[in-house]
Amino acid sequence: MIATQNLTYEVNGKVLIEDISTVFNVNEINLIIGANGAGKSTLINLLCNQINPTKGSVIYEGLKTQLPSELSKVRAVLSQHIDMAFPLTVHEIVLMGRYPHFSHQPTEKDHQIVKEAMDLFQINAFSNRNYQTLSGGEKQRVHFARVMAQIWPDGKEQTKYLLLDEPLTYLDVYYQFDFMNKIKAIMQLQPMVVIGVLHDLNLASQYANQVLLLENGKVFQSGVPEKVLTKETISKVFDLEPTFFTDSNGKRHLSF
Ligand SMILES: Nc1ncnc2c1ncn2[C@@H]1O[C@H](COP(=O)(O)OP(=O)(O)OP(=O)(O)O)[C@@H](O)[C@H]1O
Repeated sequence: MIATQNLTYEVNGKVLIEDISTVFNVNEINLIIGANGAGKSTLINLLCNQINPTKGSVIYEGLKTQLPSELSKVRAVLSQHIDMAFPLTVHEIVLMGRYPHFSHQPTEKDHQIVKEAMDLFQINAFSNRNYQTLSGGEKQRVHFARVMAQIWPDGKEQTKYLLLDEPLTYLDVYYQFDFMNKIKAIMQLQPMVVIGVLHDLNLASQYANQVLLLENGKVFQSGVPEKVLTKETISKVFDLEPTFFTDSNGKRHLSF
């Protein structure tokens, strides 16, 4: 699991994250929601050590070492904006996910994992295309394949960590569900902590084991979707009045 203790981050006298103590469990999908500017990306950056807390700590439980070289074999981070300045092929970008695992040349196993990750996210047809020529959604699927190649299930007990900042932004509705379903399927093969930032409250309601609702850098509410995504919390944080209905499969939906 990943735990935070009194996590606080200030910049130029402004508190962006304030006193967050929480736990992100293994084999659970943890989704962070909140209005624009609430601090979601800042929290992800703290969780993956891209920035250091002003106070408090982030603890990866069950890791023998937090050396960056070791951490990168078990933890993958998908940031919100990824620019590629060079005309790399799709295959070259997915292979980047394997860089922490080999020293000079990729092994047969690395090539095999890259192929499987590309198959999984249906990007084999683009393998030799210049990444810069892909559409937004296609690029995003390339990055899914890259991060999953990095932490590909290996049958070992070591927990893997997947941190995603707004992974669904460029995807059409088919690929949004496809991605969430694939994450769930991969979690059956490997102990994994998944933490993601999402804006779609229906997807959060459907897929999250835990929702962390942020407001002004603080946890406004956390827990299972039914506890967090209520009329009261949503109208307070998003200033919108949702209505709820349950479909014939028992899934709870929100509309505005
Ligand atoms: N270096 C900085 N200096 C000052 N303010 C900053 C800095 N970095 C972030 N902020 C502010 O902190 C707040 C939180 O930013 P963050 O990117 O974490 O929000 P977010 O919840 O991810 O928002 P969004 O939904 O719009 O992506 C924002 O108001 C942002 O402008």
